[in-house]
Amino acid sequence: MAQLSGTATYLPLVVILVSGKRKCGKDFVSETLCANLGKTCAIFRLSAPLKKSYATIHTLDLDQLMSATEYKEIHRKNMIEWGEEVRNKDPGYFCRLATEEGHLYTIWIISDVRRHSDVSYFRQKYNCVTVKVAATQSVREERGFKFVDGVDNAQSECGLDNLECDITIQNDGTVPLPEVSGYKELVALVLPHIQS
Ligand SMILES: Nc1ncnc2c1ncn2[C@@H]1O[C@H](COP(=O)(O)OP(=O)(O)OP(=O)(O)O)[C@@H](O)[C@H]1O
Repeated sequence: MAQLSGTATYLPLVVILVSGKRKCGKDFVSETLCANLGKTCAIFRLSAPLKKSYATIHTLDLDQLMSATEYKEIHRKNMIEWGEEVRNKDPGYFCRLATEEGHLYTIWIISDVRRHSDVSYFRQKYNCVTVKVAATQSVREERGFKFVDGVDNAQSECGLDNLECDITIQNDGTVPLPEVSGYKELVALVLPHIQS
């Protein structure tokens, strides 16, 4: 049974770890899933504490850094390198910060998992379901993806290429997500955790 104390170790019923290439639709899938699960569910982004700390240190505009704008793209590469240094010293650093409010929710969706160390961190502590969101290159390009050397071929974008996930969602096109391949299977995998 999950404990609701902020001081004791809190156990959510399930943690859904979402990964995938840029503009495959990780946020879109996470938001739909969160809205449909019907329990206290929250989306946490590992990039949020990273961006917050990076913006503070470099006196940047956090709102713009959090949005899908050109501003974020300009700073992405340096921010990734800075995040690398922090993670190398403490692999769970951003995972812990991102889920600080986790005790308020029974289901966590981590919508931007990029590292094996992130997956290991959550798997060691919680019941996890891993989800890979995929889309063809042309669909991703229609959604604004442009290849950036040093970003799209870096560890931060390719680190989980070989991760065997429990479910793959093929998120091409604009059909409603409940009809997208893999989505119903994902919900079926999550439900036993949250109905117990
Ligand atoms: N199935 C879908 N139907 C309609 N629009 C979609 C679908 N999937 C994604 N999109 C749209 O494509 C764009 C990119 O999706 P999203 O932001 O979820 O990708 P992401 O993988 O989280 O991107 P990033 O890697 O940059 O964080 C958004 O505008 C989103 O609304």
